[in-house]
Amino acid sequence: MAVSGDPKSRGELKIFDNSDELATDLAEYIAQLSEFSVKERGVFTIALSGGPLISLMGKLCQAPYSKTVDWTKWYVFWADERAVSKSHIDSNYKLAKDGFLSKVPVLNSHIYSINDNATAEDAAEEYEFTIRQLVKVRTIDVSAISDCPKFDLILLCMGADGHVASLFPHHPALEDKENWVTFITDSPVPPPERITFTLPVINSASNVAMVVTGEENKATALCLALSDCNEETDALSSPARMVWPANGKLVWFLDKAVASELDGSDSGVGSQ
Ligand SMILES: O=C1O[C@H](COP(=O)(O)O)[C@@H](O)[C@H](O)[C@H]1O
Repeated sequence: MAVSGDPKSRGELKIFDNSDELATDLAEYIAQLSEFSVKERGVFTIALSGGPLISLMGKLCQAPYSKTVDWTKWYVFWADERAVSKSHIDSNYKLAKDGFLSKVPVLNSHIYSINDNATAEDAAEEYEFTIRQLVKVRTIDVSAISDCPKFDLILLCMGADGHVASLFPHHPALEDKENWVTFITDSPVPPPERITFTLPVINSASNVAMVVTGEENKATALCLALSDCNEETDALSSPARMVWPANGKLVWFLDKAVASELDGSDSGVGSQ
């Protein structure tokens, strides 16, 4: 059973009994957005993350989606990457390639991985340049309220410290309003060097899905992410709370374990 609702206007909350139910709904959600975007614009632009996301997308590789999704219209990006080689165990590209992209017929020329042969700074600059070219020709849509790219879907996970993509609590990258893609060299979670979308890009997407499951202790960070700011909780303490698409839709895919500390999480806010 899943419950969904909008208790604090922080997007739609979907809470599932287990990760299998979550994965089933997530696959259907992505497939529907893909169908809608392909109908509307002829393409589907999707940005992936690391963490448990890729294994939770696994049902897309199976029937019916393996046949019904128009994979040739997909353009795949990364919301963040670690500055390691593509064959390294920490590579978000490797995670996605091994667990998802090698199992579906997305065109290789539509897979926009981040350069692993450059410094983090150069790779970030190069990735932003690539995205700018794709915005120019409108493969990636553009936001009507900023000049930012408007991805059809950005998929994010949340770390136990509330980080999303490679935007960490209190890190100056959280306040970057100039760049679309930036780099950090001091990640509190290894590896230290990373490339990441900035918040203006994340918050310009048509759809953002936050996929958070409780295999690590993320319940407290989730409460903070869904809470209002007050004197005890300064804005930069929870990057996940700063995810708020200005003109798009935010959906939280949660399991019961991670939602266990939310008010009313088991009182059923609008049962599905
Ligand atoms: O380091 C990263 O962490 C986040 C969250 O992942 P988790 O393993 O702590 O759940 C992930 O979304 C991001 O892409 C990744 O680079």
